[in-house]
Amino acid sequence: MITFRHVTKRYGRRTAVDDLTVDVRPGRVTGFLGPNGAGKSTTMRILLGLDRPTSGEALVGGVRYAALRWPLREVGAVLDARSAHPGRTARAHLTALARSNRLPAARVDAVLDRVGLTAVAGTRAGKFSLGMSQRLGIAAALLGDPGVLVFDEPVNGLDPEGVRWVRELARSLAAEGRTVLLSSHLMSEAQLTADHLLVLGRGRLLADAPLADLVASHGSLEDAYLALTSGSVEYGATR
Ligand SMILES: Nc1ncnc2c1ncn2[C@@H]1O[C@H](COP(=O)(O)OP(=O)(O)OP(=O)(O)O)[C@@H](O)[C@H]1O
Repeated sequence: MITFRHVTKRYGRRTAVDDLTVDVRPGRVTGFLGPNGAGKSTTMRILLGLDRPTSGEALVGGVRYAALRWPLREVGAVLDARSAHPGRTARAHLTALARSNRLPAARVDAVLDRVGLTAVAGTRAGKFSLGMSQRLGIAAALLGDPGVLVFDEPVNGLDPEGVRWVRELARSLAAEGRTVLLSSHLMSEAQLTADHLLVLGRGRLLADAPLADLVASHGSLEDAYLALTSGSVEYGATR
C-alpha cells in the first residue's frame, strides 16, 4: 500500500504537486496518468525519497521511505531504464545491489530468470538494447521481493513484444498481491494494463477511479482522460 497525505511540492512559485491525498492499493495495477508537467514524476520521486515534499507525507506500507531499514525489500522502482553502470555486467550490477541490501545471492538468479536475462547475465549493461535495459531495471526493482513496485513510463520506446512483456509482468505482480503503480502517456496501453487509474492535472488529483468506471462513463479511457485533463494541459505558463 502506498499512501499520500496532503503532499504538496513547490519549486519556487511553481506548484508541482498540489495537496495530493490518495491511497494506492495492493492486488491491482494502478495507472498514473496526466499531461506533461502534471507532477507524476515528482510524486514518484517524493515517494522514493529522492525529493522532499514541501508539506505532507508519502508512505510505503505506512512508513516514510527514509525510515525504511531495507528499502529494496519494501519498494522496487524503475524511474530510468538505463540506470545500471554501462561497464558492469547484468549479474555484477544485481549482485552489488543484493550485497548492499543484504539480500541472498540466490535472488540475483531468481530475478534474472524472471525478466528473461539469464542468457545475457554476463553481458555489460552498456551493450544492452533499451528493452534489455528496461528488463535489467525491473530485475533490480524485484531483487528484494518488495510488496510495492513503481514504474515511471515503463514501456516508453519499447517494441511491441517488450510492451506486452511489461504489461503481463505488471499484471502478474499485481495478481501476486503487490501494489503496482505505473505512469504512462499511452491511453491504449493503460487501458490494457491498469485496473485502476489516478489522473493528475497541474499537480491535483482529477480522478481516482476503476478503469471500468472511466470507460463506462466516457466510452473509452482516452475520452475520459481528455475530458478530465482539458483544463490542465501545460503550455509553459507559470501557475
Ligand atoms: N527540479 C525541479 N525544479 C523546478 N521545477 C521542477 C523540477 N522538477 C519538476 N519541476 C516542475 O514541476 C512540474 C511537474 O513536473 P513533473 O516532471 O513531475 O511532471 P510529469 O507529470 O512527470 O511530466 P511528464 O509527463 O512530462 O514527465 C513541472 O512544471 C516541472 O517543470
